[in-house]
Amino acid sequence: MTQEEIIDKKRKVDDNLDKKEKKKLKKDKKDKKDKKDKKDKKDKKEKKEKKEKKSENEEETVNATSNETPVVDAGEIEKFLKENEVIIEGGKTLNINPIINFNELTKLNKTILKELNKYPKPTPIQSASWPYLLKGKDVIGIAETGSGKTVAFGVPALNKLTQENSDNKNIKVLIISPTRELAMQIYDNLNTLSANCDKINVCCLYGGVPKDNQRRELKKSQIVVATPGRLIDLIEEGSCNLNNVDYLVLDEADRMLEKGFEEDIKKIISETSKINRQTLMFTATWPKEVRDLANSFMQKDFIKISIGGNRDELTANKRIKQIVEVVDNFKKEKKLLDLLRKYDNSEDKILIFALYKKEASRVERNLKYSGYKVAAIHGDLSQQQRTQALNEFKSGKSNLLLATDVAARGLDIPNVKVVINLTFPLTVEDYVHRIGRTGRAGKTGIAHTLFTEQEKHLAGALVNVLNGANQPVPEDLIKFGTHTKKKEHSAYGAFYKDIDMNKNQKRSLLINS
Ligand SMILES: Nc1ncnc2c1ncn2[C@@H]1O[C@H](COP(=O)(O)OP(=O)(O)OP(=O)(O)O)[C@@H](O)[C@H]1O
Repeated sequence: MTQEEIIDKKRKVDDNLDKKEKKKLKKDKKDKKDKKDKKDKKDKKEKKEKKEKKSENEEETVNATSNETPVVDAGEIEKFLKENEVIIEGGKTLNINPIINFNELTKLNKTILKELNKYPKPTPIQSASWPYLLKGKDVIGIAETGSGKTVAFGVPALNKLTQENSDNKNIKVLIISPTRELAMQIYDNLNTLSANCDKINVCCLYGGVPKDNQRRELKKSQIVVATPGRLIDLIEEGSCNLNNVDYLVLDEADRMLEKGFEEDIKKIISETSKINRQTLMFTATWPKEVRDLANSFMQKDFIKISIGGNRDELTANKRIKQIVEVVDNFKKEKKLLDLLRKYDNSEDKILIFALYKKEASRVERNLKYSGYKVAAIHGDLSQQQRTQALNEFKSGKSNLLLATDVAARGLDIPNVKVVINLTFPLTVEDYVHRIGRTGRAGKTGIAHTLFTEQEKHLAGALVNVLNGANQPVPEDLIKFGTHTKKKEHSAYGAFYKDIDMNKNQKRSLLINS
């Protein structure tokens, strides 16, 4: 064999060896892949089984929280859902029953339950939202004015704190309100509900009063009820830390998400816990302009609960008799005196709404001049004057209250029999909230509205609200046309109206809150 032949043979042997090696390597690789696929498949299966088991457990937890003893039968639940036109959307909504009677709340803290028992039974929004809230779900709750939404979001918050059972002095629960007076009212409600719960402290932060006391209260409170302006002030100076807040409520949520508040709310929410935060939004009106922004703050599987049918449509409380009169603008104040002669019997309370604070001051003066004992609440008054006016109206010391839209939302004043809209608000949502100061907690009431040509762009939306509540629609109103002008997502509503046009808007928002 020549040298060349030897080299050639060696190369062939090497090539063969290479091929074998490659083949072996290929086989090894394939085996490895098969093994990995098999393992992945097994892991996936186990994960799936685990997940299914977890969700089964979760369902059990819900039932344990809400209906450990199933005292309500399926027929009664069906009847409840139908009668109250309950719509539940989103998330895993199956197998969760509403809590129709308080005695189904077997796991609820006993002292809170005792407080609740002063009511005959939960209101529909309480019945429908509690099972989800007690389970830690994010909820958007939309129900008519005066239907007990404060207790709906308040009870699960308090219960959560009693379960945590710690001496924790961190702020865990934050409730944001658009007005000072509403913040104070929510604070009072939570204090009543938690009166006998040891170690739960609530504090209320709002503008127009000194900060010292609020700073002190903050140090020992787990629950904070606040208006945005003062809250941001206290955060920025380092007196308020929201990092541990894992239960966040926007009351009057659509108002809080409007342009005037949007940036403040984004800032406040960014300060709260990012892990496992439960976010709640409650209101009586849910315009589509705020829905995307609202959704961006919620967990993916949040639940939306509407009571009284589809509340994406603007809906007024049907127990309120709505009377709308189309009048000449310059005749309104004389007409108001006629209405007071008609409705004022010195027993029932009457709430009169003006649009601008200057208008409110003027009308207040004129009414006093005409001999009426009237209290007034608007943004030109000091906080002390506002609080005093509201207290006088609540106690019955004065049975007339003249207000701008600072009093339009949330205020729960007993026995307001009549709401008079001297000047129509800037939005029909505000109209629904204003008239909702009467007819609360199952009662009836009257809303008498003076409508002028200046508001004709809102005629269509108002006609829809009247029709939706089976109320008479005056011919004069239809004459303005039923075209509804699209509402813009911009600065409007209570605060906008109440501002001094000489100041910039942001500053005015802070002053008012
Ligand atoms: N289960 C209940 N049964 C009867 N009354 C209740 C019940 N829960 C709360 N209330 C009462 O209903 C009234 C209205 O409650 P609340 O102010 O919370 O209404 P709301 O739905 O928040 O109204 P708004 O939309 O105007 O803010 C209050 O006086 C409250 O004490």
